[in-house]
Amino acid sequence: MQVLKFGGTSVASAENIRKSLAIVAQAAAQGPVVMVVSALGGTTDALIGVGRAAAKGDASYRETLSQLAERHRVALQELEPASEFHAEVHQAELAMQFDNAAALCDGVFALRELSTRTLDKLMSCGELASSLIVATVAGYYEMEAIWVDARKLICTNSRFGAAEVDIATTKKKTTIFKEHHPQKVWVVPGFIAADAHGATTTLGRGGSDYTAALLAAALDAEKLEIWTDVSGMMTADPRLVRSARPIARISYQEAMELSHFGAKVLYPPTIQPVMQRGIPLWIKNTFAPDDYGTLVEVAPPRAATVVQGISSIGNLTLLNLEGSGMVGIPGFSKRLFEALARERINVILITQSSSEHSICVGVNAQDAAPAQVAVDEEFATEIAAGRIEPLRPEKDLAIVALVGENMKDHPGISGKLFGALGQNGVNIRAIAQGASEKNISTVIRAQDVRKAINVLHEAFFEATKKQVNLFILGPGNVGSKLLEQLARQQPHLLEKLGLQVRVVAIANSRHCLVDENGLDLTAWPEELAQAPAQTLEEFKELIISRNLRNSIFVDVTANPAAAGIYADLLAKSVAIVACNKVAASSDYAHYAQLKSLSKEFNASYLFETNVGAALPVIGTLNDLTRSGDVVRRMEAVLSGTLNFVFNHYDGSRPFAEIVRQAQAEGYTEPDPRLDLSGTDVARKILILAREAGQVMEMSDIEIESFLPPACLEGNVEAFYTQMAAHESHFKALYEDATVAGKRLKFVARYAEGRAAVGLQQVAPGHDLYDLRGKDNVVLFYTDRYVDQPLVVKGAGAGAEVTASGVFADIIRAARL
Ligand SMILES: NC(=O)C1=CN([C@@H]2O[C@H](COP(=O)(O)OP(=O)(O)OC[C@H]3O[C@@H](n4cnc5c(N)ncnc54)[C@H](O)[C@@H]3O)[C@@H](O)[C@H]2O)C=CC1
Ligand SMILES: N[C@@H](CC=O)C(=O)O
Repeated sequence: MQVLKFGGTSVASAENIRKSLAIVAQAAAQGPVVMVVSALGGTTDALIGVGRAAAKGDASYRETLSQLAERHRVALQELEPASEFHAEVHQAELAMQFDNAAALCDGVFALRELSTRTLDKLMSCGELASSLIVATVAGYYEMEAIWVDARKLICTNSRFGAAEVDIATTKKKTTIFKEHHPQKVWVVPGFIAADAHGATTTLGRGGSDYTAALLAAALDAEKLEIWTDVSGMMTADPRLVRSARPIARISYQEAMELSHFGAKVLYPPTIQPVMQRGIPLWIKNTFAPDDYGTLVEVAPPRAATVVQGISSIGNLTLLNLEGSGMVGIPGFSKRLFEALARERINVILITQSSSEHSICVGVNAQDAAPAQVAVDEEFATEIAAGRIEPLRPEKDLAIVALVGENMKDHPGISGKLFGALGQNGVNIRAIAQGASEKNISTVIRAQDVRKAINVLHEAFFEATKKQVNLFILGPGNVGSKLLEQLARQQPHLLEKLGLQVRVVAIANSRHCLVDENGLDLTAWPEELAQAPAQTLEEFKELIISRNLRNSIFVDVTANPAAAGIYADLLAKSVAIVACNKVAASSDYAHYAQLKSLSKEFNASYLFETNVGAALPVIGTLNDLTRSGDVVRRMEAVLSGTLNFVFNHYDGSRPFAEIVRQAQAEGYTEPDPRLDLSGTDVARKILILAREAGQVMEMSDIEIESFLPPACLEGNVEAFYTQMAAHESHFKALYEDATVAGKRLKFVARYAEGRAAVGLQQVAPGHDLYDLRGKDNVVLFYTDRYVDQPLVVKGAGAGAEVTASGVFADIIRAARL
């Protein structure tokens, strides 16, 4: 005997019923089949709605019922044309189900009362109608089929709404029925049963799976197949995790854990009856019958992954019973659970700290209010005496659980779980793990569920892939190059580093372009110009509210306001990658706050390009200090612009023209006065000194400007005009140096807590003398590099190299 159950979607339309019957016909060729069917998709909800409307005195139930009747009539007519011999009789039998439902609802309408008993009877109409259609049509598939009323086989108590099954009587009735009904195919309505008095009961929502499992157990079936609209039990809810995949083989216990925690393909009580008898349970897809599906069995082969699946259950409230009066006194938990049990409140999760100071239980949100009343009443005396606190409910929570038998005795699973969630700013409110180690449950905020499940799915199932979500602000010179590089490198990043880097948003000071699935990086300039307007504050809110895993804010502006949003983002575990130097050179307190937020919330704050563009200057300095070295002195040329200008200026072309060239080639700051005034170099040496461990402010850096003061009065155009007017000043600087056989370099120096920047004549043979083009150089003198400095040298400015430095920081942040 084989038992095949078809869910609501598998029988939702005439076409789907045909597909289901084709599957049954194939199975029937192998041996007898019990075909259990759910109601046509959506019918049960509609019937509940109808009953409730009638109870409220809303006469619209009549119209809804006649629409339901019509939907069923049309389905039967499509499957069995009116010209067929018994078609009229079959349609009349079907119509009778809805006439009965209408009569029931009329009664409910008159009395304005809908009892659970009446509702069970009303809901049964859905499965009765669907099974009648299927049984009628089965004959056309050359199957010897009969319709079997489940109420004659499955016996329950009289707890209407969710009756408990009398397994022994069910087995007896089913066995006897089988002796008298040798037909090859039984078509049985799922979900419904009857009590000892013959009154219709139901087995709980999703109960058709349970009907099938009960019959499989009663008939000692060789297998149970649950036919649904997905190809098996998945590693995670596919609506939340795109890369979720079916689990090929799984144990009964694992399937039970997963189904309890939201894997909706299986109604949790289904597993018990088949597990007891070791009957293999398949979950298969009616719409892709050749897919393997999931086989639930006693001893599946050891899975390749330690975790079999990740599940979640929403709508959770935590109830925290807390107080010093509980410590060491037996009986508190007993009283707590008894108080909840009296109200028939199901406890989903329990945790107790070893200090015995608090017990925390998770319940369905709708049970929270009655639970609070019941528990506060139970402990009224202790609460009045101040020995325990009144019950504290915490709402809007969810459970996310890892499930897998291989987790047992496998160290590091919880560590990985906590690490992955922590890195993404998902706070864990409570944890539960039984000694069986098959399930590790975490309670988190409901709004973090999607992110949490995706993060965990990546951590446990996609060792080869990690999704990274970028929010890019300020696609100017550097930003546009960065986007070009990202577009080019995306396939390489996925293949070589397992990083799926997606640009989710690009914003400039006017518009913001967003696509949560990743923007098309070839069309962004045109699309951004058309995109809606957005403020910086809104951009920050967008990043926070999207709550995507591995989010990185990339600041490629020079804007102080942009630097002002880092702290809020870090506090939400959003990593920051910035070539904008404003934050790292702002007040020391702000710089230190960002560093500490980065540590506290496990989110990178990286700004390697702040000094020397893509040169590994900050990284080298960090390596030195982290390994215990002490930086005593630094000497450096840190301005690509000034090095370019003094390397090219020989009096043959005006000084201002060469500065313009440096700007055109993308070496200067958006405001070139920052470079020429020495301010940009001062920011850089300040950042290096801070990274070396010094507490310094910008005002501590001595800036010796070589510009005539008039050049810094007015706007950028006035700056160029004034430089042209002071050409003789620049020429004199050049000639003085040349006469002395030296070169002009704008040098930054740091020693023993003091720093200064200024123009110097550098003699041949000096480490700073031979510095070409827009190059930078940094000499580190440390306790380990005493006489010969550690030297970092190379191109120190330019959009392309800076973008590649930002890119490298993104990869660093992503791989953390
Ligand atoms: N060019 C270089 O060699 C290097 C540059 N950097 C830094 O890179 C940053 C960017 O430089 P560039 O790309 O040359 O400048 P840019 O002026 O070409 O680009 C900056 C972009 O930011 C946008 N922006 C400004 N304020 C904004 C706001 N509030 N919201 C959104 N967008 C805003 C601007 O519209 C512009 O598109 C600067 O902070 C600079 O210090 C760092 C190292 C080297
Ligand atoms: N304007 C800067 C570029 C990067 O910081 C420079 O010229 O060095």
